[in-house]
Amino acid sequence: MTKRLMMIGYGAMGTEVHRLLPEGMELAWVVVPEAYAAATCTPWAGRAEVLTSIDACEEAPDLVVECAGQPGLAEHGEAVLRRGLTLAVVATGALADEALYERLATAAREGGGRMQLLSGAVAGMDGLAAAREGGLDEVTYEACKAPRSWKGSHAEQLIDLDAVTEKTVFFEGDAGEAARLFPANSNVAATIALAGVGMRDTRVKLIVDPDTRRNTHRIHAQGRFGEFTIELNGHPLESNPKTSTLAALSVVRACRQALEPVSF
Ligand SMILES: NC(=O)C1=CN([C@@H]2O[C@H](COP(=O)(O)OP(=O)(O)OC[C@H]3O[C@@H](n4cnc5c(N)ncnc54)[C@H](OP(=O)(O)O)[C@@H]3O)[C@@H](O)[C@H]2O)C=CC1
Ligand SMILES: O=C([O-])CC(=O)C(=O)O
Repeated sequence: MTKRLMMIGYGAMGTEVHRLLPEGMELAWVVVPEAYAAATCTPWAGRAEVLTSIDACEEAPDLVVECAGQPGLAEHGEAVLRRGLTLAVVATGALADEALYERLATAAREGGGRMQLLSGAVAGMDGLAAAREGGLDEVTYEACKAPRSWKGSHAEQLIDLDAVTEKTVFFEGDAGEAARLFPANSNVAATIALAGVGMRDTRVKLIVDPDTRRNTHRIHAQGRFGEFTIELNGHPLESNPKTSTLAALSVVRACRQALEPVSF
Protein backbone atom coordinates (compact mmCIF):
# COMPACT_ATOMS: atom_id res chain seq x y z
CA MET A 1 0.00 0.00 0.00
CA THR A 2 1.25 3.48 -0.85
CA LYS A 3 2.68 5.32 2.14
CA ARG A 4 1.81 8.96 2.67
CA LEU A 5 4.36 11.66 3.30
CA MET A 6 3.99 15.04 4.97
CA MET A 7 6.61 17.62 3.99
CA ILE A 8 7.19 20.67 6.16
CA GLY A 9 8.64 23.39 3.90
CA TYR A 10 8.75 23.15 0.14
CA GLY A 11 11.73 25.14 -1.13
CA ALA A 12 14.83 24.02 -3.04
CA MET A 13 15.33 20.84 -1.03
CA GLY A 14 11.64 19.99 -0.86
CA THR A 15 11.34 20.31 -4.64
CA GLU A 16 14.27 17.93 -5.18
CA VAL A 17 12.91 15.44 -2.64
CA HIS A 18 9.48 15.51 -4.30
CA ARG A 19 11.08 14.91 -7.71
CA LEU A 20 13.02 11.89 -6.43
CA LEU A 21 10.35 10.43 -4.13
CA PRO A 22 10.66 6.63 -4.21
CA GLU A 23 7.88 4.59 -5.74
CA GLY A 24 5.45 3.55 -3.04
CA MET A 25 5.40 6.92 -1.30
CA GLU A 26 3.25 9.91 -2.22
CA LEU A 27 3.33 13.49 -1.04
CA ALA A 28 -0.04 13.88 0.69
CA TRP A 29 0.46 17.02 2.83
CA VAL A 30 2.62 20.10 2.44
CA VAL A 31 3.06 22.45 5.39
CA VAL A 32 3.85 25.98 4.22
CA PRO A 33 4.06 29.46 5.73
CA GLU A 34 0.71 31.26 5.97
CA ALA A 35 1.61 33.58 3.08
CA TYR A 36 1.88 30.65 0.60
CA ALA A 37 -1.24 28.76 1.68
CA ALA A 38 -3.56 30.43 -0.80
CA ALA A 39 -1.21 30.03 -3.80
CA THR A 40 -2.82 27.99 -6.56
CA CYS A 41 0.03 27.71 -9.06
CA THR A 42 2.17 25.26 -7.07
CA PRO A 43 3.87 21.92 -7.79
CA TRP A 44 1.47 20.23 -5.38
CA ALA A 45 -1.76 21.85 -6.64
CA GLY A 46 -4.54 19.28 -6.68
CA ARG A 47 -2.22 16.53 -5.45
CA ALA A 48 -1.40 17.31 -1.84
CA GLU A 49 -3.33 19.01 0.93
CA VAL A 50 -1.84 22.36 1.90
CA LEU A 51 -1.63 23.10 5.62
CA THR A 52 -0.19 25.81 7.78
CA SER A 53 -0.34 23.80 11.00
CA ILE A 54 0.12 20.15 11.93
CA ASP A 55 -3.09 20.14 13.96
CA ALA A 56 -5.07 20.77 10.76
CA CYS A 57 -4.09 17.32 9.48
CA GLU A 58 -6.85 14.85 10.30
CA GLU A 59 -4.96 11.68 9.41
CA ALA A 60 -1.62 10.14 10.35
CA PRO A 61 1.19 10.51 7.82
CA ASP A 62 3.53 7.50 7.58
CA LEU A 63 6.48 9.89 7.67
CA VAL A 64 7.00 13.61 8.20
CA VAL A 65 10.09 15.26 6.68
CA GLU A 66 11.24 18.72 7.72
CA CYS A 67 12.69 20.65 4.75
CA ALA A 68 11.78 24.08 6.12
CA GLY A 69 14.90 25.18 7.96
CA GLN A 70 15.38 26.00 11.63
CA PRO A 71 12.22 28.17 12.07
CA GLY A 72 10.11 25.39 10.54
CA LEU A 73 11.41 22.80 12.99
CA ALA A 74 10.85 25.18 15.91
CA GLU A 75 7.30 25.93 14.77
CA HIS A 76 6.04 22.46 13.88
CA GLY A 77 8.35 19.85 15.41
CA GLU A 78 6.65 19.57 18.77
CA ALA A 79 3.16 19.00 17.31
CA VAL A 80 4.49 16.22 15.02
CA LEU A 81 6.26 14.40 17.84
CA ARG A 82 3.34 14.76 20.29
CA ARG A 83 1.17 12.93 17.73
CA GLY A 84 3.53 9.95 17.84
CA LEU A 85 4.84 10.45 14.31
CA THR A 86 8.36 9.99 12.93
CA LEU A 87 9.98 13.30 12.01
CA ALA A 88 13.05 13.27 9.75
CA VAL A 89 15.04 16.46 10.33
CA VAL A 90 17.61 18.39 8.27
CA ALA A 91 17.56 21.66 10.21
CA THR A 92 19.59 20.07 12.99
CA GLY A 93 21.15 23.45 13.81
CA ALA A 94 17.92 24.40 15.58
CA LEU A 95 18.89 21.85 18.23
CA ALA A 96 21.79 24.08 19.30
CA ASP A 97 19.02 25.83 21.23
CA GLU A 98 18.98 23.67 24.36
CA ALA A 99 15.46 24.72 25.33
CA LEU A 100 14.11 23.69 21.92
CA TYR A 101 16.04 20.42 22.08
CA GLU A 102 14.43 19.63 25.44
CA ARG A 103 10.97 20.63 24.24
CA LEU A 104 11.23 18.32 21.22
CA ALA A 105 12.76 15.43 23.18
CA THR A 106 9.98 15.73 25.80
CA ALA A 107 7.29 15.82 23.10
CA ALA A 108 8.76 12.68 21.52
CA ARG A 109 9.03 10.89 24.86
CA GLU A 110 5.51 11.81 25.95
CA GLY A 111 3.82 11.46 22.56
CA GLY A 112 5.65 8.38 21.34
CA GLY A 113 7.12 10.15 18.32
CA ARG A 114 10.66 9.79 17.02
CA MET A 115 13.04 12.39 15.70
CA GLN A 116 15.40 11.02 13.06
CA LEU A 117 18.39 13.32 12.56
CA LEU A 118 19.51 13.01 8.95
CA SER A 119 23.14 13.04 7.84
CA GLY A 120 22.28 15.87 5.41
CA ALA A 121 25.16 17.21 3.36
CA VAL A 122 27.84 15.07 5.03
CA ALA A 123 28.86 11.45 5.43
CA GLY A 124 30.34 9.47 8.28
CA MET A 125 27.83 10.26 11.04
CA ASP A 126 27.33 6.53 11.69
CA GLY A 127 31.06 6.05 12.30
CA LEU A 128 31.35 9.21 14.40
CA ALA A 129 28.44 8.19 16.64
CA ALA A 130 29.94 4.74 17.05
CA ALA A 131 33.38 6.20 17.80
CA ARG A 132 31.83 8.33 20.56
CA GLU A 133 30.95 5.14 22.46
CA GLY A 134 34.68 4.55 23.00
CA GLY A 135 35.49 8.18 23.81
CA LEU A 136 36.44 11.00 21.44
CA ASP A 137 39.36 13.38 22.08
CA GLU A 138 38.74 15.87 19.30
CA VAL A 139 36.31 16.62 16.48
CA THR A 140 36.83 19.47 14.03
CA TYR A 141 34.76 20.60 11.06
CA GLU A 142 35.54 22.93 8.16
CA ALA A 143 33.03 24.07 5.55
CA CYS A 144 34.21 25.76 2.38
CA LYS A 145 31.84 27.22 -0.18
CA ALA A 146 31.85 29.73 -3.04
CA PRO A 147 30.98 33.38 -2.30
CA ARG A 148 27.49 32.98 -3.83
CA SER A 149 26.75 30.19 -1.34
CA TRP A 150 27.43 32.55 1.60
CA LYS A 151 25.39 35.45 0.17
CA GLY A 152 22.53 36.53 2.38
CA SER A 153 24.16 34.95 5.44
CA HIS A 154 25.95 36.36 8.49
CA ALA A 155 29.17 35.99 6.46
CA GLU A 156 28.32 39.34 4.87
CA GLN A 157 28.90 40.98 8.28
CA LEU A 158 32.34 39.36 8.57
CA ILE A 159 33.85 39.60 5.11
CA ASP A 160 33.30 41.37 1.79
CA LEU A 161 32.27 38.37 -0.30
CA ASP A 162 32.56 40.29 -3.58
CA ALA A 163 36.17 41.29 -2.86
CA VAL A 164 37.54 37.87 -1.85
CA THR A 165 40.42 36.82 -4.11
CA GLU A 166 41.66 33.73 -2.29
CA LYS A 167 40.44 31.01 0.04
CA THR A 168 39.73 32.79 3.36
CA VAL A 169 38.59 31.66 6.81
CA PHE A 170 35.96 34.15 8.02
CA PHE A 171 34.57 32.35 11.10
CA GLU A 172 36.11 30.24 13.84
CA GLY A 173 34.07 29.10 16.79
CA ASP A 174 32.08 26.23 18.20
CA ALA A 175 29.30 24.28 16.52
CA GLY A 176 26.52 25.91 18.54
CA GLU A 177 27.58 29.42 17.48
CA ALA A 178 28.00 28.34 13.87
CA ALA A 179 24.56 26.72 13.75
CA ARG A 180 22.89 29.77 15.33
CA LEU A 181 24.69 32.39 13.24
CA PHE A 182 24.37 30.50 9.92
CA PRO A 183 20.96 28.77 10.05
CA ALA A 184 20.88 28.01 6.32
CA ASN A 185 24.55 27.05 6.03
CA SER A 186 25.83 25.38 9.19
CA ASN A 187 23.37 22.68 10.18
CA VAL A 188 26.12 20.21 9.40
CA ALA A 189 28.18 21.67 12.26
CA ALA A 190 25.32 20.80 14.64
CA THR A 191 24.85 17.34 13.10
CA ILE A 192 28.52 16.57 13.70
CA ALA A 193 28.26 17.94 17.23
CA LEU A 194 25.19 15.83 17.99
CA ALA A 195 26.88 12.68 16.68
CA GLY A 196 30.19 13.49 18.35
CA VAL A 197 31.39 15.67 21.23
CA GLY A 198 28.57 18.22 21.52
CA MET A 199 28.03 21.83 20.47
CA ARG A 200 30.67 23.49 22.67
CA ASP A 201 33.53 21.09 22.01
CA THR A 202 33.17 20.77 18.23
CA ARG A 203 35.53 23.30 16.65
CA VAL A 204 34.32 24.88 13.41
CA LYS A 205 35.93 26.92 10.63
CA LEU A 206 33.88 28.48 7.85
CA ILE A 207 35.71 29.34 4.65
CA VAL A 208 34.96 31.14 1.41
CA ASP A 209 36.80 30.20 -1.77
CA PRO A 210 36.27 32.24 -4.95
CA ASP A 211 37.73 29.39 -7.03
CA THR A 212 35.37 26.62 -5.98
CA ARG A 213 31.97 25.61 -7.29
CA ARG A 214 31.48 22.97 -4.63
CA ASN A 215 30.35 22.77 -1.01
CA THR A 216 33.28 21.10 0.73
CA HIS A 217 32.91 19.55 4.17
CA ARG A 218 35.99 18.31 6.04
CA ILE A 219 35.60 16.39 9.29
CA HIS A 220 38.44 15.19 11.47
CA ALA A 221 37.81 13.00 14.51
CA GLN A 222 40.15 11.22 16.87
CA GLY A 223 39.63 9.09 19.94
CA ARG A 224 40.07 5.63 21.34
CA PHE A 225 38.83 4.09 18.05
CA GLY A 226 41.69 5.73 16.08
CA GLU A 227 41.12 8.69 13.76
CA PHE A 228 39.42 9.60 10.54
CA THR A 229 39.29 12.47 8.12
CA ILE A 230 36.46 12.80 5.66
CA GLU A 231 36.46 15.36 2.87
CA LEU A 232 33.24 15.54 0.94
CA ASN A 233 33.01 17.77 -2.13
CA GLY A 234 29.31 18.19 -2.78
CA HIS A 235 27.51 19.78 -5.70
CA PRO A 236 25.18 22.56 -4.54
CA LEU A 237 21.58 22.51 -5.72
CA GLU A 238 21.10 24.77 -8.76
CA SER A 239 18.11 26.38 -7.08
CA ASN A 240 19.92 27.12 -3.80
CA PRO A 241 23.73 27.21 -3.77
CA LYS A 242 23.76 27.17 0.05
CA THR A 243 22.28 23.66 0.03
CA SER A 244 24.16 20.57 -1.12
CA THR A 245 22.44 18.02 -3.33
CA LEU A 246 23.43 15.30 -0.85
CA ALA A 247 21.30 16.95 1.84
CA ALA A 248 18.20 16.51 -0.32
CA LEU A 249 19.25 12.95 -1.11
CA SER A 250 19.51 12.19 2.62
CA VAL A 251 15.80 13.07 2.87
CA VAL A 252 15.00 10.80 -0.09
CA ARG A 253 16.91 8.05 1.70
CA ALA A 254 14.77 8.56 4.82
CA CYS A 255 11.68 8.11 2.62
CA ARG A 256 13.09 4.88 1.22
CA GLN A 257 13.97 3.63 4.71
CA ALA A 258 10.32 4.10 5.68
CA LEU A 259 9.31 1.83 2.79
CA GLU A 260 11.83 -1.00 2.90
CA PRO A 261 11.89 -3.86 5.40
CA VAL A 262 15.68 -3.96 5.10
CA SER A 263 17.66 -0.77 4.64
CA PHE A 264 20.90 1.01 5.30
N1 LIG B 1 21.58 19.20 7.60
C1 LIG B 1 22.08 19.59 6.45
O1 LIG B 1 23.07 19.04 5.95
C2 LIG B 1 21.43 20.70 5.72
C3 LIG B 1 20.33 21.36 6.21
N2 LIG B 1 19.74 22.35 5.50
C4 LIG B 1 18.54 23.00 6.07
O2 LIG B 1 17.47 22.80 5.19
C5 LIG B 1 16.77 24.01 5.01
C6 LIG B 1 16.01 24.00 3.71
O3 LIG B 1 16.90 24.11 2.62
P1 LIG B 1 16.38 24.65 1.23
O4 LIG B 1 15.19 23.91 0.80
O5 LIG B 1 17.54 24.70 0.34
O6 LIG B 1 15.92 26.13 1.65
P2 LIG B 1 14.80 27.03 0.96
O7 LIG B 1 14.93 28.38 1.58
O8 LIG B 1 14.88 26.90 -0.52
O9 LIG B 1 13.42 26.35 1.40
C7 LIG B 1 12.89 26.38 2.70
C8 LIG B 1 11.37 26.53 2.55
O10 LIG B 1 10.75 26.35 3.82
C9 LIG B 1 9.85 27.44 4.02
N3 LIG B 1 9.61 27.70 5.44
C10 LIG B 1 10.26 28.55 6.26
N4 LIG B 1 9.71 28.54 7.49
C11 LIG B 1 8.67 27.67 7.43
C12 LIG B 1 7.71 27.25 8.36
N5 LIG B 1 7.71 27.73 9.60
N6 LIG B 1 6.80 26.32 7.99
C13 LIG B 1 6.80 25.84 6.73
N7 LIG B 1 7.69 26.21 5.78
C14 LIG B 1 8.62 27.12 6.13
C15 LIG B 1 10.51 28.61 3.32
O11 LIG B 1 9.60 29.65 3.08
P3 LIG B 1 10.20 31.17 2.96
O12 LIG B 1 10.93 31.17 1.67
O13 LIG B 1 8.99 32.01 2.98
O14 LIG B 1 11.07 31.36 4.16
C16 LIG B 1 10.99 27.91 2.04
O15 LIG B 1 9.95 27.80 1.10
C17 LIG B 1 17.86 25.09 5.17
O16 LIG B 1 17.31 26.31 5.60
C18 LIG B 1 18.74 24.50 6.24
O17 LIG B 1 18.26 24.88 7.51
C19 LIG B 1 20.20 22.72 4.27
C20 LIG B 1 21.30 22.09 3.74
C21 LIG B 1 22.02 21.06 4.43
O1 LIG C 1 24.21 21.84 2.28
C1 LIG C 1 25.29 22.13 2.79
O2 LIG C 1 26.36 22.07 2.17
C2 LIG C 1 25.41 22.47 4.25
C3 LIG C 1 24.39 23.37 4.74
O3 LIG C 1 23.81 24.16 4.05
C4 LIG C 1 24.11 23.31 6.17
O4 LIG C 1 24.91 22.69 6.90
O5 LIG C 1 23.11 23.90 6.60
